[in-house]
Amino acid sequence: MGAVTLTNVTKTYDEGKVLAVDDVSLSVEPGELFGLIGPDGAGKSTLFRILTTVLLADNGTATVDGYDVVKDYRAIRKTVGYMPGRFSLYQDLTVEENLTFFATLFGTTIRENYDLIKDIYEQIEPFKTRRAGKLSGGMKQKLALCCALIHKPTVLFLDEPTTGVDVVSRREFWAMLKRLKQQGITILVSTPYMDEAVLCERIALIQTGQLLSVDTPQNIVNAYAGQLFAARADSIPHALTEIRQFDPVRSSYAFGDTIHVTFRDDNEQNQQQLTQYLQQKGHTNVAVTAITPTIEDRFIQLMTKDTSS
Ligand SMILES: Nc1ncnc2c1ncn2[C@@H]1O[C@H](COP(=O)(O)OP(=O)(O)OP(=O)(O)O)[C@@H](O)[C@H]1O
Repeated sequence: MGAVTLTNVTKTYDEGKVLAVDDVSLSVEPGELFGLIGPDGAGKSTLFRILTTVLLADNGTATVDGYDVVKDYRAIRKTVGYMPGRFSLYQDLTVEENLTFFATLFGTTIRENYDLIKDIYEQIEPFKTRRAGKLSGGMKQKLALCCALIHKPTVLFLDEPTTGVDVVSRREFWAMLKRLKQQGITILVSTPYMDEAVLCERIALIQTGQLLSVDTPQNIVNAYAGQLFAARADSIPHALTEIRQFDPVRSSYAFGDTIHVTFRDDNEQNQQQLTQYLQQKGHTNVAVTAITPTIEDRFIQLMTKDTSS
């Protein structure tokens, strides 16, 4: 059995008016670093709340470490670590007091499981007498992770741990997750950042409560249907409007400082025809190049269902 399983789980809010999780089934293997990837409102937090026994599903079953989220909620609460999306620490307590509080809650001490948090705690230790509310985003995130780990959980749920955190802290955070994984902890992490998806062993792409795809990041990219092109021109907004009116184009969207384009039929003329079309429309510095898709491209493809795959 997986370390975490969901079977046909559905959850609605507001007396059924909001469908937050729609018939989701999933299995996460023991020791896996698994990512739940999706935009705001996709249902990530709802799934995490169900799995950490904070919320009851309307339908379906779920287990963590073999325990049922309804029947065995007490056992699950003892065994999992949960870092909720919104900052969960006591703002008026110091770094050290927060950690001691969470340790006491689980009947343990900082000393007992210090090995597990050592790497992370050492970075915030110089500020141990500072109130949590006065820490930077990256420091808060490290402290919250220490608090979620202090009772040595077997499964760790991290709900958007890097949202609102600077790029350097984000990178450090993922390095920490890799080290925790080496200690055998199963880690489920949710993120809206596509660049973090590639750091997971497997990911689930989630949108409006439904899983669009569950696989390794590489397989998800490999499943991209058709050839993708990046178009460049001096005026991206105008070029995008025009590309959308070009009949052979199936899909087009702004992507950084380029426009990603797919065609209804993949053929050798597409690249040249689009270049000529944009030049005829008066665009300057036009370049159209074939590119390798990213996870975000595959996500957009699945969301817009612009192919039959
Ligand atoms: N307590 C609630 N009452 C009503 N609707 C809710 C509630 N909590 C979440 N929702 C709705 O359920 C859907 C899924 O929300 P959820 O928070 O699970 O998504 P998410 O992927 O975690 O996004 P976010 O990052 O915005 O939290 C959204 O449409 C959201 O507005």
